[in-house]
Amino acid sequence: MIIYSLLISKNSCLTVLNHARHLNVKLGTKKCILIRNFNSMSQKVNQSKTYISVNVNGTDKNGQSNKFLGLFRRQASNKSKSEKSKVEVEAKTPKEPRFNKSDFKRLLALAKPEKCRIISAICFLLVSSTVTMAVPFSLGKVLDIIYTNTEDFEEAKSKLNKVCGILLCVFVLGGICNFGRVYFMSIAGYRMTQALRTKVFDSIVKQEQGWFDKRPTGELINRLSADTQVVGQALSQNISDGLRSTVMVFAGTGMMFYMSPKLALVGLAIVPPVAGVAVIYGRYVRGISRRLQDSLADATKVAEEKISNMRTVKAFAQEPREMDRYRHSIKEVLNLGYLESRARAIFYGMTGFSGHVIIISVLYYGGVMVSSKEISVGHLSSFLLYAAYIGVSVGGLSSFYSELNRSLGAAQRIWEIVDRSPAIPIKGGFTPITDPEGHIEYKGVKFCYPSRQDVEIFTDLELNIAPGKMVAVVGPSGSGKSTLAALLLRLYDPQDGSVYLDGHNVRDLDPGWLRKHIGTVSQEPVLFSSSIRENILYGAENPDQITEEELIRVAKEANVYEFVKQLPDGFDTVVGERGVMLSGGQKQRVAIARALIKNPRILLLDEATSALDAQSERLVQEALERIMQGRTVLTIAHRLSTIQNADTIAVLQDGQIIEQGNYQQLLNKENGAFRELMKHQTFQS
Ligand SMILES: Nc1ncnc2c1ncn2[C@@H]1O[C@H](COP(=O)(O)OP(=O)(O)OP(=O)(O)O)[C@@H](O)[C@H]1O
Repeated sequence: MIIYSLLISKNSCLTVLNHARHLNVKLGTKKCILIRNFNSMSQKVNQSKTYISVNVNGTDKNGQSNKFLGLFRRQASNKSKSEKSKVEVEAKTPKEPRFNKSDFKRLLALAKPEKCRIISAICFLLVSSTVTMAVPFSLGKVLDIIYTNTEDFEEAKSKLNKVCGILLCVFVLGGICNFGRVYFMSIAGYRMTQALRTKVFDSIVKQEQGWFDKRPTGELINRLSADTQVVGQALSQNISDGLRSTVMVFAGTGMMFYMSPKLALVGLAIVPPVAGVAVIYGRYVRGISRRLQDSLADATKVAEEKISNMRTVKAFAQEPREMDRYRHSIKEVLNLGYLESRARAIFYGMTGFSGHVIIISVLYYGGVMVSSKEISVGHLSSFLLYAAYIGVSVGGLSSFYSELNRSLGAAQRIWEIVDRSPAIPIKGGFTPITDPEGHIEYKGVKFCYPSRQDVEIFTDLELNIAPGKMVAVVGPSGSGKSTLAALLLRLYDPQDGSVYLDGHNVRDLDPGWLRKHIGTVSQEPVLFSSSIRENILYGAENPDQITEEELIRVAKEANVYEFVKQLPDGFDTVVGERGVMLSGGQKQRVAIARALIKNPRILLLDEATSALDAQSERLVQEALERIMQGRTVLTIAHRLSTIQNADTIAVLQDGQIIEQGNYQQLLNKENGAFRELMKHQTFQS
């Protein structure tokens, strides 16, 4: 993690922070504010100066920090030039996070809903530990019976029978309690992991599209599966074992002092140095654990991307290169694994050794005490067993401590996601009572993608689409045609200017309501790996209320029904991941049906550039033309017929709409941009 601090005047700070607003940073008004969004960012305001710290997590391989820093530096210095204030930039690497009480508390808070199960497990634990603790004491008693009744065999036997009988009953009770402890704790663990995963998944899904652009899928999957697993495991299995070890250490120590305070002091002299080493080790492991999880996320990212695009990998015969690439990316995980293993081995070796030192010391001094008749043989045997228990339990405690630290590292990565409030919410805002008419306006829109702040896609975009009309957007590749659709769907917010639907700024509208009324068919539609039925119903607000007749009607309109009818499983045919089992044209048509099922007022169509065969093309085109009737349509045109039929053609170039009109008007325009475009760009006929 790197922290960059800017020291600038208060006004410059406001400019910077205003810019930061576009980077999804929340602003506050207090004197000292911690801004939690956007990795993490904090500002401290005093009377004239303001410090802004930008914390960039991870290894910063992509130069992310430099990008932010450059941005802030530019913003701050632009402002400060006029104000003659100074901009100081300082970069420092903070120390690894210390054991943080609040992190630990938060971790424990996850266990709150499971408190009944955990309390039951603890009760079982206390009983089973008491039983275990009774063993050394009873053993001492048995030995003393044997040693003190050497002449009267019958009496010794009856006493032995009695003691062993009682012990057997107690051990049965201990076994039952151990079962209860493990069972309840394990169930609680699974439930906590599940709750945590749900929480992380909810937070991921709630984030705005810009956030996903910057985060590889593999990394998010890793946080969702591996990090949550580490935390869940630590909270259940490890806490259970840790508690057991703690109880054993305390009870064992108590028993040792009860039996012989002098011997107890001898045995426990080793504890303070071991505790000191444990603290140092804990910090080290926490740091490594975080780096290890980060590297694992990087490796998962590589694997996920390639596995999900295996067709391309194979088409280019890149399997060997991909194997090498993965091997390389996983190497860092192994290197960190070596470091962690070394630290773990040293620590475990040391705690194991300390356990044995306790036993040897007790054996030595105990032996002396037995010889001088200070204690009996049974007494010493019990004592030695207690010492051994403590030795084993200290080992258990060290494992608990190490796992707890590992989980704190993983938890920090999880909190980063859970704590982030999305820049664009998934619901909330104004919900008009009536369905929209479909009047769309882009006014003075200025936009760049959050992941590419240096490239302005729109500089000052104006576009007006009347209700029920069809506008075809044309322009060079990369001019921002698809971006227009993304802004209307409010997948991103413009930095300046606004998009309006029926006079309402889309920022004020409930995003759920807005998207409900917009149907989208993209260039390369993605289907989910479920049945055709589920894929079509995915577009419906209430899939359960869609009747079979309605589904068939929509399927017919989208030219899906013809091919679905011929499939053995009909609508229940599973299409494979991303619809891989369907042809390009069939996928397009299912996507059209999916858009149509919600009966949207507005349609966003991105025409496929990939050539379909003539028959497929005709079916797709037919379906599109049918569904456009009576709706406001914004189409990204790649076909000549679409352009010719559009009410308005808008030519997008250099971040603006530079020309508008119908086909004939634009063709008649001398030196017009559209005419120029028609000369250089091939539209499918
Ligand atoms: N999520 C994104 N993050 C960063 N940059 C993006 C993102 N999506 C698109 N861009 C960039 O924005 C620009 C406009 O992209 P867009 O897809 O809107 O262009 P387009 O006109 O639809 O192109 P085409 O006709 O080739 O589909 C391109 O330069 C592209 O590289």
